[in-house]
Amino acid sequence: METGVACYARAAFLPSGISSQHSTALVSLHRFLHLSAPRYSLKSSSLFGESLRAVPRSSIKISEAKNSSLEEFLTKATPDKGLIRLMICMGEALRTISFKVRTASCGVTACVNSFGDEQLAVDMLANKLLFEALQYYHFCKFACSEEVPELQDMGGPVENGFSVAFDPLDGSSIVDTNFSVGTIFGVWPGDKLTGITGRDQVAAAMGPRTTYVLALKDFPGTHEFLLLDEGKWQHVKETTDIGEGKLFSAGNLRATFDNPDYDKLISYYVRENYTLRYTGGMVPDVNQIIIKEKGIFTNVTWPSSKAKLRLLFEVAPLEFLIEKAGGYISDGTQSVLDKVITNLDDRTQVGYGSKDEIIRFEKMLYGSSRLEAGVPVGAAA
Ligand SMILES: O=C(COP(=O)(O)O)[C@@H](O)[C@H](O)[C@H](O)[C@H](O)COP(=O)(O)O
Repeated sequence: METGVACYARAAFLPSGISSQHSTALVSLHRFLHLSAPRYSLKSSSLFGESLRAVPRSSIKISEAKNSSLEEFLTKATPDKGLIRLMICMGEALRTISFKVRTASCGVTACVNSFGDEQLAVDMLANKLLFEALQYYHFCKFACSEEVPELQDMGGPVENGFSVAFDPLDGSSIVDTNFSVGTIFGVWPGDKLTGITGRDQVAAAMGPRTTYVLALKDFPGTHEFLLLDEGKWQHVKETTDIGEGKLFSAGNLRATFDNPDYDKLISYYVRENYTLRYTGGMVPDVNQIIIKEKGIFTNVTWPSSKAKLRLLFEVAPLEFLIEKAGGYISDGTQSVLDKVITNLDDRTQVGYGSKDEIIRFEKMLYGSSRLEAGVPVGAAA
């Protein structure tokens, strides 16, 4: 009888009709995941206040990453075998979710795909696949999902293990319109998903449709992997700097009705001829900042239009990716990475973008910016 990934792949990952190359790739993955016992040691010490734009501590130069496979990249980027296994395992789940999203049929109330004997809405299917992947992985202590915001014991160890928070399919309400959607996840060492900050993450990623965008604490840059036809993830881009450019993506615009400062900020973008690029899905809207290497995403709140974005499941992993890409994040007064996540369901307002854009965001909303270096702030065309 098949066990482990090979079995999981055939039972859950591989839809009928998918090529045997996928199957072969998964068998290789099975071998890879069982190469050697983990020899890693992670302390869950807080990195409060330190920048995530870390100096490389690995053997790979950033320029060597291009065109490498996910496995090659991770093996060179970190000595942490447990983390490598986790990122590969999640990559497998993302690949399956990508397929399920592409083949979902959308009715009036939900986008549905078949899974075994069940018919599941595609966001619940993604949720199930991710929990199964983490259970299979064996080194996940707790997992928690935006869909079911309660800690689930995955059976892994506390010492040398990880805990993972994820939004299985951010933007599930725009699947039917064929906009880009994607999984978001953050990885913390040990067994805590509260009493921690975004800065304590050891890795984070998002998976918009056909790409897997990830960053590791001890390796510079945010890295984009493309899903090839044969089912492999191939490195295609690294981002280490987010520069200035007139591109904005404005969420929760309804708050401009009674938040005059947010209204002024949006008017500034319009008056200054910024290009609006907004889908209403935070994954593509933040991903474009990493890929275009410029711009700003805002989701500002007000008592009458309260915070919707969840710190643990979506904001913290995306801010990790943005800071590793050379960008900045703010809740208006501080880096959201420094906010202690007290409850699984904590929510926040947020701005992600280049340094000058975040200075402007903070100044226009609260009158001053902690990042200001005393020079005029102006976005280049
Ligand atoms: O939470 C999100 C999507 O939720 P769901 O569609 O239920 O999976 C985020 O992607 C945000 O909804 C989105 O980025 C945006 O900030 C929401 O603002 P708005 O467009 O003003 O509703």
